[in-house]
Amino acid sequence: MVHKTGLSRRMTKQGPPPSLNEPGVSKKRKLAAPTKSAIKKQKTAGNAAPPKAAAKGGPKATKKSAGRQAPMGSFAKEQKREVPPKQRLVAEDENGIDIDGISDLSGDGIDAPDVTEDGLDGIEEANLSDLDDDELDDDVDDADDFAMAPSGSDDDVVDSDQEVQKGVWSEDEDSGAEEALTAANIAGLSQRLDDQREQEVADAEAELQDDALQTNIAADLPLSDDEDEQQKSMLAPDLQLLRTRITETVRLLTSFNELREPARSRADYTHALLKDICAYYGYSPFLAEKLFSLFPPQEALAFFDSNETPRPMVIRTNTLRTHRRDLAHSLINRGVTLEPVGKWSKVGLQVFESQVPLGATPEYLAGHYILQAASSFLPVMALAPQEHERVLDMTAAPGGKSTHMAALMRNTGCIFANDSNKERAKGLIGNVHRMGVKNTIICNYSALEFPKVMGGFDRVLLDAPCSGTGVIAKDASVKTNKTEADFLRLPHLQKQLLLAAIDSVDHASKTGGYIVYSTCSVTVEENEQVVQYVLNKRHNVRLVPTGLVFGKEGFIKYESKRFHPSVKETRRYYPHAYNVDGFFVAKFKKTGPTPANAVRAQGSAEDKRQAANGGPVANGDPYLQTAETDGAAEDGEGFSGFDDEEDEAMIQRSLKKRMRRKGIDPKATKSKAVKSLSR
Ligand SMILES: C[S@@+](CC[C@H](N)C(=O)[O-])C[C@H]1O[C@@H](n2cnc3c(N)ncnc32)[C@H](O)[C@@H]1O
Repeated sequence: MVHKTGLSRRMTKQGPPPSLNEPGVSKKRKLAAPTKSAIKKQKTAGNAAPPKAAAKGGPKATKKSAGRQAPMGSFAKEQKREVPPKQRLVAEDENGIDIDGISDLSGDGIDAPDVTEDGLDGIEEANLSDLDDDELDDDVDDADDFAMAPSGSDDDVVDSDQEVQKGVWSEDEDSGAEEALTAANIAGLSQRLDDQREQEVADAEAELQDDALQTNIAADLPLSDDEDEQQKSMLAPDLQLLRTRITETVRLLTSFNELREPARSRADYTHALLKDICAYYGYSPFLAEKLFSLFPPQEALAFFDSNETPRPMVIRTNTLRTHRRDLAHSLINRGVTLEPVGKWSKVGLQVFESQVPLGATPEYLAGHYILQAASSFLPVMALAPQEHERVLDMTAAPGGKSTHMAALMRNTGCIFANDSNKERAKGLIGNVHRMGVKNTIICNYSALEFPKVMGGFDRVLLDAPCSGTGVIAKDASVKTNKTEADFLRLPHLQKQLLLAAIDSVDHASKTGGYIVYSTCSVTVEENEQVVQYVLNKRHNVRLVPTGLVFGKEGFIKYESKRFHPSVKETRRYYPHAYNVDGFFVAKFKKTGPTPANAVRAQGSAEDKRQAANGGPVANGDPYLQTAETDGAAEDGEGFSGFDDEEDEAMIQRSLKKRMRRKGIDPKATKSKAVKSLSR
């Protein structure tokens, strides 16, 4: 069985995925071999024609390629690079097969030339399933024997047809009639063979043209440019060709000066490369460009590749209920293969293989662990909540991080686990109960309402809603469903939430005064730009080291944007660098009180309306800016600080407006009402 030795990365770490109809495939291979017309057609089509199943997206082709086994040994790794991602997704849709399983076999998505649709023509699947491998071996052997037998050696090969003929055409019969009939037979047979040959030639020609079209290789077709473009865009691309071209272009961009064609600029090559990346991996042009721009070309390719394979499965030990070693023993006894996730965590276990569903073991039901991606440990580790503290988890559902905090705090102090989504909050309640968490109050506010709901926390975690560009391996829909509007709406919400988080912390906390901001996205808009925004808006916070032992430094420079040098203290996590979900973690220390009017601006009705609409942003409000304004602040020459004077003037103007609306004379500054408003 090929897949035992052809281990992909996931297979190596997590055990092999379920076999995908392997017997069926091996049967097809064996039957396909002696089908000479298939081989002939392959030869006729030559090298230019891609393997049909790879080129065609149809269900038949997909099914076959999904079932084909991984290449052997170290070659498997090479082949894994040749993964045609789109095909895998199709396989998942059409066969209802888990993408994890598919992707492990994806190295085989590119067809071996000996198994094509042609090779299987006329072979009924139903018949195949009636046979086992041995029977098929026999069939093939027989067929080979027959083909190899010297003509006329009837002594060795006797078949029922010959016996019948002997009976009908005995030597005693009229030899004239026999000759006539034989001649007629020969003529008929010869005609049939001619027809067959003609048909084969015509088929081969048609196939050649068809394949040339599907590979986007120019074929002599009388199509206008428009028709040609239209037709090409409707056809599945040749993934192997694309992959080769992508690799070549990346190599060229890496040694641009030596390898470039003089007439082509870097932008030309990058443009062509992005087109190929979209076709190969299935990203929208918008997102492909956004993600590509985060890395040097070679690393971008590694990032895109890593999004095609799932991350290892990880569980977090609930130390409120058990110890990691005890949990490991219990699970090993149930047939789970696992090991500690790495030196950086004392509670994580990486699962390689399991005989039992990990979401339904007695240990799971007893709350001894939670299934949690490794990178989700990081924000809580950075927050480092202490026993007896008062902590807020602003966006807590389904509770992976809240329950982790409770464990670190040994069920002491108090956690407010908040989520604005009622349905998701139910999952949070479930996890809190299952895991024996007793120090947590669950609430259901928009986090924008903090600190009005409650303030003065020792620490606040904001694990913000985000675009999910760090978890594309889990949710491939992100590749196409994120638009420019999302990258305005989400950062806007994230900025407002982070201001609310900062304002909810007690800067004078004896043990804390910290805020952690995290996202499972890798875009700069949702990370460094959000951080820079709040640094501009709140002078009473500064970035501090996260305390995490691995991770890449946050950007202080990205395209034309420049961020404060302390943004280096933030940490970025990438799937291709650490085999964890893409993540971002920033830790702030609050050093002084937030101005009272700033808090008011945060929780205003207008603020909430804006956030609910996802739109940008109230004019005239000193704490809300359009994305363009943010950009302007950050785009300038270097870090542009907080303009106190300008803000003060705006604050005063908006205060006066509010007073007038309430029927108060703004000049009567001593009145009680005025004081209460400006507080
Ligand atoms: C990334 S998830 C949080 C995951 C959670 N921290 C965990 O570890 O299990 C983001 C959460 O933010 C919630 N959310 C979105 N907008 C919110 C808002 N304005 N206020 C509070 N929660 C919000 C969503 O319902 C979602 O559950």
